[in-house]
Amino acid sequence: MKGYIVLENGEVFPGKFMGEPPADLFGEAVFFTGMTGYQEVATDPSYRGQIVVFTYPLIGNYGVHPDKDQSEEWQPRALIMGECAEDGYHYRSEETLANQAENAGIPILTDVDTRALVKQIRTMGAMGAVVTTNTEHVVWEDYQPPGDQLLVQEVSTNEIQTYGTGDIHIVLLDFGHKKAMVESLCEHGAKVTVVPYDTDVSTIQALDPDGLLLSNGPGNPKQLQAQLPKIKAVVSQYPTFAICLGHQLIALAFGGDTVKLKFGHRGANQPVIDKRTGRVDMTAQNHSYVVDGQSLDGTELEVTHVNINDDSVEGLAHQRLPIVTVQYHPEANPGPEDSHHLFNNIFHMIEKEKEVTLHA
Ligand SMILES: NC(=O)CC[C@H](N)C(=O)O
Repeated sequence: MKGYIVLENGEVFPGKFMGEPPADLFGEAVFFTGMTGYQEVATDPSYRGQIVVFTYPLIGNYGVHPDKDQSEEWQPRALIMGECAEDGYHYRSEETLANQAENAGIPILTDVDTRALVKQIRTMGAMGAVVTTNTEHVVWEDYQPPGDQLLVQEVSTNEIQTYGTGDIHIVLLDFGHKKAMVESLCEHGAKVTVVPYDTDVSTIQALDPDGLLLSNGPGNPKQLQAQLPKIKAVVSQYPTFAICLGHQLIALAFGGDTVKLKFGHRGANQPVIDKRTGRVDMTAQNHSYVVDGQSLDGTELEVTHVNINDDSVEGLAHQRLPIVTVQYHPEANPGPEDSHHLFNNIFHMIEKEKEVTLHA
């Protein structure tokens, strides 16, 4: 059935719905530039509420893999692509991207001129959009900009969950984590306890963690203003590693600021330099907001990593406390695994802390 994606600025891009056409669906239109990784994108909670446009023209062609889902749900409002392979290569199941989308109730709009659409978003900036069968009757009042919604509530775990059996205990504050984060920690010999994003300090203390991980998550970090004092208090007590939304929250908690990028970074080839070593990693990214480097003047946070394309802040370290953060995704899934080594940081920090306590 014929369908459209209509941008907030009035631009209309026709396409075809796979399966049943949905009722009008609103979201922020963003684009993902990776050549692979559609399944991980579809299940990454950071994409909650967004309409994701794939720049790679053929999506779904290598099928879906049961182990690759990053959460239990499909997260974006809709997926927009040039061509969707209806019968992708089958791994261990008969599932394809198209029938998973149908089961999840998430529409796929295909046959779209994604190049023209992405050029529009790049030029005008990320903006509201609707997928619809009827361009005449769009009621824009139904669109709630992403900055107005507390999306983290929808994706954070409701109950405390434990994974792995390792000797080092990491508590993961769940703002909408990707499963690959838990898997990466467990591979490094951790036991991981995932807790709701608003868990209070005494509950975290009672779990007796060796270290903390603050996860990725959807939306504007400033929506979590109310959590900042608690975040500051708890990360000041344990070695902490923070990724993406977690990184932004650490910056806000310690007196820095965040700003919105024009169209964000979403893809698998963002080059990031570690200023201390000169090492460059190709990184997986998915974010709209960044830490404003200038806002860190006078704080105890130092910029450790920078994006080579646009000089934006990609990593921070606290000058006094064992806290390190990155804006990008060392857990990959999708994307390159160059920066997987960053997971070692948290274990090194924990070891160092233990030595200090032992010799105190
Ligand atoms: N992947 C993430 O954690 C994204 C962080 C935040 N929602 C942003 O868009 O900037």
